[in-house]
Amino acid sequence: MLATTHPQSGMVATSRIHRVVTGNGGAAPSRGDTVELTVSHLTKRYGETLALSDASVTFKPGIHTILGENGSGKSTMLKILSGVVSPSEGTIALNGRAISPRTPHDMHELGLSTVFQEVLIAPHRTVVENIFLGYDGPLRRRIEKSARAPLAQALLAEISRFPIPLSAPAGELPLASQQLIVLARALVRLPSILLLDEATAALDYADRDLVFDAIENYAAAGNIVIFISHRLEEVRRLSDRVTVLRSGHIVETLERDGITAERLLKLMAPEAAIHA
Ligand SMILES: Nc1ncnc2c1ncn2[C@@H]1O[C@H](COP(=O)(O)OP(=O)(O)OP(=O)(O)O)[C@@H](O)[C@H]1O
Repeated sequence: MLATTHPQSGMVATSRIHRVVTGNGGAAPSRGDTVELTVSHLTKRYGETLALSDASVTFKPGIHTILGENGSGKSTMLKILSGVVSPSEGTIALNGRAISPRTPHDMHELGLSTVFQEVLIAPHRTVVENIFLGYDGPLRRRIEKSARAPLAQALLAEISRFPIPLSAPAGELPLASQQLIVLARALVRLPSILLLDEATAALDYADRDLVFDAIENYAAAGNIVIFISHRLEEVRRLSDRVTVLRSGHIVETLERDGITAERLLKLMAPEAAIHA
């Protein structure tokens, strides 16, 4: 869903997640009216392997999916944008200004949060501690300990059909709950760019539906969601744009109107599409 703007004020609408976080003592990010992330000629080599080659694409508010077969370079693109790996060549610009992320912390400060494919939980820490892991920083208003549990609860209620026990060690909970905790950790920062790498893989259909609803609402409020998924039905439901990668190269970027399963399959794997 593309961003909506309040007609009277010209301000970008706020999402339900923004209202939950700021209404429970969380810090509202300072940001402009719009956000744009552009990567130009991004290339990543691992020795002989060309994981990503000369990739150029602009991300605007809405849900932008990166689709491709295993090994096509999706995670590499996301890791570069998250500051986890450095590109071998190419540039990244945020709102027209060149940035050179060296660490995930750099990217957090610029308003990007990532949910990685691996569910990264501190197993012995509580659910609340996990949601606020790495939250406090020099530029971010600290949130009182007593305000954390109500905020965590309200946030989880937006994306989980069932209550998650806030004081339980996160490592003792089912994988689906852990995935929702990791998602809440990204959302509590109110990123203007949210990167999701197969971030709903451990959820069942009903849980996924609730998360998708929250993500659609978040993107419609003027934020960028960069979404990686293998599931074509999810991609067709959620995407405002789809960039298809094949063997590290961008094959094409489709706008919502042009997205069909047949077209996606043909772009991802032309040979398989012929056999199908
Ligand atoms: N750290 C690394 N060292 C060496 N090669 C790597 C490394 N990370 C990725 N690659 C290689 O780069 C290519 C792209 O990998 P990447 O993980 O980006 O693909 P992907 O599309 O995300 O795949 P998947 O859907 O399996 O996660 C693959 O050939 C992969 O083996």
